[in-house]
Amino acid sequence: MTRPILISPSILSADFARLGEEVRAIDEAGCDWIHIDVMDGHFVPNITIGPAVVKALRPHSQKPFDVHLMISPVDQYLDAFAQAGADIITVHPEAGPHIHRTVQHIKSLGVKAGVVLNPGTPAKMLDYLIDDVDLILVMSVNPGFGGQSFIENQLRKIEACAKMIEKSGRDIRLQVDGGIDLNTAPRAIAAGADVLVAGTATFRGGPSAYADNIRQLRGG
Ligand SMILES: O=C(CO)[C@@H](O)[C@H](O)COP(=O)(O)O
Ligand SMILES: [Co+2]
Repeated sequence: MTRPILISPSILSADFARLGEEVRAIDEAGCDWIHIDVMDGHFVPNITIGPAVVKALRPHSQKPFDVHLMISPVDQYLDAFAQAGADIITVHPEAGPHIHRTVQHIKSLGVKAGVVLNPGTPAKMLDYLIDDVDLILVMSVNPGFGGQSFIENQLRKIEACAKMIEKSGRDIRLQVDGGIDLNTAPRAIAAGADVLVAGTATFRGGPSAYADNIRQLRGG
């Protein structure tokens, strides 16, 4: 199935002192979703933002908030992020004891559920989750920081996930996150990704460059 390529800029690379304005700027520049990286200094070695900030950003855009949770334990925070305005909540299997239950919990909140595969986590992890997820996220860097280099062998995992999605016959988005730029984006798309997360490559050059950056990442 050929789908339009969606761009989900990671606001981790935005100017945190002007986060509302930055969200409005990428919205006006033509992004599709807004990727919000939530880090706790425990599951990953960095601390970013919580539900209060997601809630404060919500009035700045009507585009889907794609909330990538890198926190452990994760289950106790799902309701707060849904109430704050998340449209998609994506979780790491390593962030809680029962990933299947976590996915069901997210869906019960009326939010789309995503599962993230770290670079060392095999696609096979999805075998018994694929019937329930709305999104699969392949991490092409180890989670925790923006500006890292794309890990090449994750292209093979994107291909494997694309095959699993096709076989499932379900409407599942395949997202890639980490080191996406004008060199890696077309290769991730060729491997089967249809949602590109891009922090550094969206925000470089400041607000006047966002529209061009997004258009080029999309391949046009
Ligand atoms: O989840 C993460 C990092 O953990 C990402 O969303 C990064 O924020 C992407 O940044 P770039 O690699 O595009 O700079
Ligand atoms: Co992310």
